[in-house]
Amino acid sequence: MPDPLLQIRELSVQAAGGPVLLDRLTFDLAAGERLALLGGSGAGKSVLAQCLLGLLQPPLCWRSGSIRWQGQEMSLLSSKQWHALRGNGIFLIFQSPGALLDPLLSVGYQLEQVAQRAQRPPAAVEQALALVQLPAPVLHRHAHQLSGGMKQRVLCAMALLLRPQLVIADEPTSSLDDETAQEVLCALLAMQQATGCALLLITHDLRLVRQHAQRVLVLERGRIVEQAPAERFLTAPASRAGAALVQAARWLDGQSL
Ligand SMILES: Nc1ncnc2c1ncn2[C@@H]1O[C@H](COP(=O)(O)OP(=O)(O)OP(=O)(O)O)[C@@H](O)[C@H]1O
Repeated sequence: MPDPLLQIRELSVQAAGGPVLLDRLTFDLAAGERLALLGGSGAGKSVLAQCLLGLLQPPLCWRSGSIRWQGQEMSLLSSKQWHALRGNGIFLIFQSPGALLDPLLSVGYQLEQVAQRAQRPPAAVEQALALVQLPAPVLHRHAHQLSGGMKQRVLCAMALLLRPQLVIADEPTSSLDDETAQEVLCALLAMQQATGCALLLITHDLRLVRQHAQRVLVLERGRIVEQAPAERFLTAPASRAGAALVQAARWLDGQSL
């Protein structure tokens, strides 16, 4: 059996002198797997994402446990190795995609830079743009000339060029209307299918889980309270926190989940 892409064992994160925010988390993520990370507000989803990206800032600190990336212990990575891993191995798509785009450079220039770095042929930029359903004139625009949904899709195009092994999508559709959210989800799925990357989908939106996730992991106050195949979770959640999420989504969706 090959090593899982990510192997997390007894991972605990604490705010210095304060509470434990992630409490002995243990789970695996296989290459190409689509895992949804669920949990109410403050459950620890974003702290986990920061930890996986080596971006924990004081007062937060890694207290104990291990994270292995393709068998290699991440706590032993140098800052140069973390830097190389972010972007090349692990790519983050988050709620404010504008922050990853340089406001002074055109989208086309930024995508070309990424394509060059990843040694893709010149035509790859337009192919990536087409796959995420963005029209070619977007290449001449700057970040402030794009809607939130378009920026998310530009990030999906970037991931297509970089071909990371893992994409972490942190609430990618939370601030978008339904139609735009659907466009972003299609782009995300097209990118995932084209690259074969694993997807860690952090979300409150169970429609995303139904459409995109194979497995779910539910966090409550920093602890994993449920791990289940997505389909089983959506029909019969086993934990109290999971049941509350499904019930709230059913109520909002008029029972259509
Ligand atoms: N820099 C920090 N210092 C101290 N506590 C923090 C820090 N960042 C997050 N926390 C705490 O960690 C806990 C988990 O926060 P986190 O942002 O991971 O929650 P979340 O599950 O992503 O919630 P949401 O869905 O609302 O984004 C919260 O109690 C939060 O207050």
